[in-house]
Amino acid sequence: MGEAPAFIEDDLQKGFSNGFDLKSEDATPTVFGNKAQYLIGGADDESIRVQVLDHSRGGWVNPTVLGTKPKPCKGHSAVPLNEDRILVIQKGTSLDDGVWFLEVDTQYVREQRKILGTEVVAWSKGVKGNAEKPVVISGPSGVGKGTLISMLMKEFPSMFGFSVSHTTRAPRNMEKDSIHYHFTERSVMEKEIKDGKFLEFASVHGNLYGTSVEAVEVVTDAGKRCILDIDVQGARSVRASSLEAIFIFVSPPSMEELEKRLRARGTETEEQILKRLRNAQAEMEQGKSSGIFDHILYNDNLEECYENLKKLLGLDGNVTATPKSSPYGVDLPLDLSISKIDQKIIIKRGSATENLIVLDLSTLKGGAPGRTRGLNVYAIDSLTDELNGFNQLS
Ligand SMILES: Nc1nc2c(ncn2[C@@H]2O[C@H](COP(=O)(O)OP(=O)(O)O)[C@@H](O)[C@H]2O)c(=O)[nH]1
Ligand SMILES: Nc1ncnc2c1ncn2[C@@H]1O[C@H](COP(=O)(O)OP(=O)(O)O)[C@@H](O)[C@H]1O
Repeated sequence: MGEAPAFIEDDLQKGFSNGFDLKSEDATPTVFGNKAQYLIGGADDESIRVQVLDHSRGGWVNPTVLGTKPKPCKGHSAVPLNEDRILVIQKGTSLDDGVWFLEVDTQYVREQRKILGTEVVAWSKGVKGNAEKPVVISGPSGVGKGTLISMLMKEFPSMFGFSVSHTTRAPRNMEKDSIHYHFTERSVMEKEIKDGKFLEFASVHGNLYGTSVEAVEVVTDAGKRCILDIDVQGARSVRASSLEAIFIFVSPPSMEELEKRLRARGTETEEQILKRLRNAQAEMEQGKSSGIFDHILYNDNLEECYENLKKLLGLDGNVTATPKSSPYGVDLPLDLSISKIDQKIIIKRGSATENLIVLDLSTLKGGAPGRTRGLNVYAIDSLTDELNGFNQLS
């Protein structure tokens, strides 16, 4: 598509036909952009479909749609945001399930466009509450990443959730499928990577490893802070994605100590140990100089290192588990209309001026794939003076 779209909303009327299988009896398709670029609407199978105007060919095309799609609904309203995503609010759906973002030109979408070689859009569900940023932990094999993560999960079980990666390497004795890794065939994983199911992936020590979009979604949906144990290449990919995270590199006190730990763990063959030690050298250089990492943790004394990790994550005081955001328990009206003032979206029932719902988007974090966190939702009795002058959108 090249240029970033400029959005102007233009709701189409019932009975609209665009030559594809979008229909508008149950959902109003919406065209965006002064060049009418994005069309979101109901399809024959009742699911929400997206089409993009291809200027070079002068027609609508079906893009690759990544992320979990919203469930079918009885119509929606859409608001363009920052020229890179479209807020989609589902009519007649519960507030917990009805706020979505269609990313059309975010960094993640641009990256995926390059990888997949097709037009790409990505759905991301709006999630209330302020779950903290995911934590990415990298470091050479044997440095103690797994040990530190286990300590954190044991002390704060309701706060953290582990992103279970996929890997083509064989399970170790104590490792369980779907808990430590999703152990998988290379051909299956390669197909899923092509289908855009992975947030990042890398070849590490001769095997393929990757974080699926779903692995992160599952943790976020449970209201927990996601921990990713991934290599430096993976950390670089996540840094380039729209998943805002804290990046921590764990360093050993020396290469000799690293070798001692790796051998003492006793999980690898001699050949694998040597390969991991060779790779450790490059990982250490990249970890310390690449600018990817926000923090470097030295794991000399384990207890001290763990205390430092907790400090970085703001867990060194009297910590109580972050409460899950309370469900709002409200259905979005079928006849909703939307207004926008600055970063706030005001949802009204028809032309009502009382009992309004406000979506504050100023605290949004992250984005596709999967979930956009930090949605602040609250009710107001009526529009106050400060809300005068907003733009009516739909
Ligand atoms: N890029 C990427 N790296 C991963 C992923 N999962 C694990 N890794 C990394 O792969 C490397 C090898 O992991 P593993 O086989 O469990 O061995 P260990 O590091 O010695 O415990 C480590 O650097 C992990 O951080 C993933 O999903 N993506
Ligand atoms: N600070 C430390 N001092 C000594 N041994 C450690 C320390 N941290 C971890 N270990 C041990 O080193 C080995 C490798 O740790 P592990 O957590 O499996 O590393 P990684 O996940 O980074 O590959 C394990 O046997 C672990 O018990």
